[in-house]
Amino acid sequence: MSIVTVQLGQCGNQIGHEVFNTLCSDICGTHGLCSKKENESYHDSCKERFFCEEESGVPVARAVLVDMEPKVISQTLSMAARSGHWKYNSQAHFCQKQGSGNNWANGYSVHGPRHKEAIMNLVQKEAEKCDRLGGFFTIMSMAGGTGSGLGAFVTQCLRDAFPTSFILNHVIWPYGTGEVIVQNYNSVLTLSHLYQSSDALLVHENDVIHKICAQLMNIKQISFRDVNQVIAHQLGSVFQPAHTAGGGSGYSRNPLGDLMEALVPHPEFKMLGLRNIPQMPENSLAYSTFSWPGLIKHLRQMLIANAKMEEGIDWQVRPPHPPMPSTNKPLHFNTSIANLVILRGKDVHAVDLGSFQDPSLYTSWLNPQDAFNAWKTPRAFNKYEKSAALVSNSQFLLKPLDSIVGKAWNMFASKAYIHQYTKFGIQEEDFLDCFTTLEQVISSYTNL
Ligand SMILES: Nc1nc2c(ncn2[C@@H]2O[C@H](COP(=O)(O)OP(=O)(O)OP(=O)(O)O)[C@@H](O)[C@H]2O)c(=O)[nH]1
Repeated sequence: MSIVTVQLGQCGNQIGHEVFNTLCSDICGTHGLCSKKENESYHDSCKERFFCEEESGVPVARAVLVDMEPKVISQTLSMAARSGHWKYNSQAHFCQKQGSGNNWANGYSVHGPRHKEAIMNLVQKEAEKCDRLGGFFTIMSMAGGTGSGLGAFVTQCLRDAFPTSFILNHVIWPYGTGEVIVQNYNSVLTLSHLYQSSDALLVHENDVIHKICAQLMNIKQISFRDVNQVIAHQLGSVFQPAHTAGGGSGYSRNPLGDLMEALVPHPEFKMLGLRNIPQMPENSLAYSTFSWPGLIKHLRQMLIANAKMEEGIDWQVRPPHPPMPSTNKPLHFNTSIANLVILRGKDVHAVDLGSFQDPSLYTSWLNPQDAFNAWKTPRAFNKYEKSAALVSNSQFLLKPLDSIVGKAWNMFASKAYIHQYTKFGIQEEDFLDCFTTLEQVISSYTNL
């Protein structure tokens, strides 16, 4: 099945480009370290998911690019074309002359309805090119105006137009400081709206990825390109083909459906986080060796101690024994709804993942057997001989969510900047509804 990616705003377009680049360089690489047959089937499966074939033989990304200003889209299109390995469909983009000025309401209430038909026509065309449509993957930030506001609007339109297709929204969480003053409003509005129409939200926090670039990748002057490459690597480690547990010898044909089935057992809980291990500069890879038990031990501790990277993990955090209700849980313990581990590379079939099946990792109302899934492939990913990714539906985002909602609420209480939103039709009651939605999400995750 194929996935149509919708890239929205500056952030969505820049990350989307990096994702397709990563997928393509992974399948074109000669470092698969597996049998020829396995490699071919991996290659074909990736192509089916993310690219269509043109007469010229250059893969064309199954993507629609949307922004309200032309600069980033034209850069993105030409960078892809210059790569020579893949490109975008030159017809599958929509842009205007002026952005949304970091105003969610402008994106949602003005640009959205005004350009709905043109954008949805592009999406429809892309969907029709898929032999079998597996769903939509949108990429956007939640702090600007276009990605966030127009992105929330487009997600609603996708839900209406494709009621039975899966929708996964990839969302960039803004830096905690130093960005636009209204970012907390935009974030609250985005998250609460996506929560209504999306199947799941996969979140990357800019602060976290920035830290990974500094501490694990040893990058001194960190640019968005560096940050986006780490994000793209993490996304690729989830979306490249893998064998599901009961899926026979072929690669999973329904990547979004399988992901939702593994991770979203209840519509109240749809926040997904992603961690991976190892992560290091390319030139260090040749000098490093990893053992599966070591990687798995670190990944599990990253999960339960809510560490977003392998450095600085708190090893004191332990699961409660016996499993207990949230009120008695040890401090800092990150309780999960569901986890999916994806292993790639050498000897994956012999890896013991029993430590992820421990019932004390999970909320008590789900059967731990159903709460944990593993996908595997002997095909190495992106030059890493062995690598593991963990997608988790857990309490990982509680603190940042609580903080963003709190800050937005304080601004709202003093009515700061509200007029910028009301002038585009977003009223105070709309804000109140959004706060209520997110307070409910916080409360549900808190009580796991
Ligand atoms: N990781 C990452 N974050 C980005 C990138 N570009 C912008 N951001 C973040 O996105 C947020 C701003 O959103 P943008 O995508 O720039 O804005 P937009 O959606 O184009 O909206 P307008 O500029 O209002 O039209 C901030 O939190 C930035 O830190 C990027 O390439 N990568």
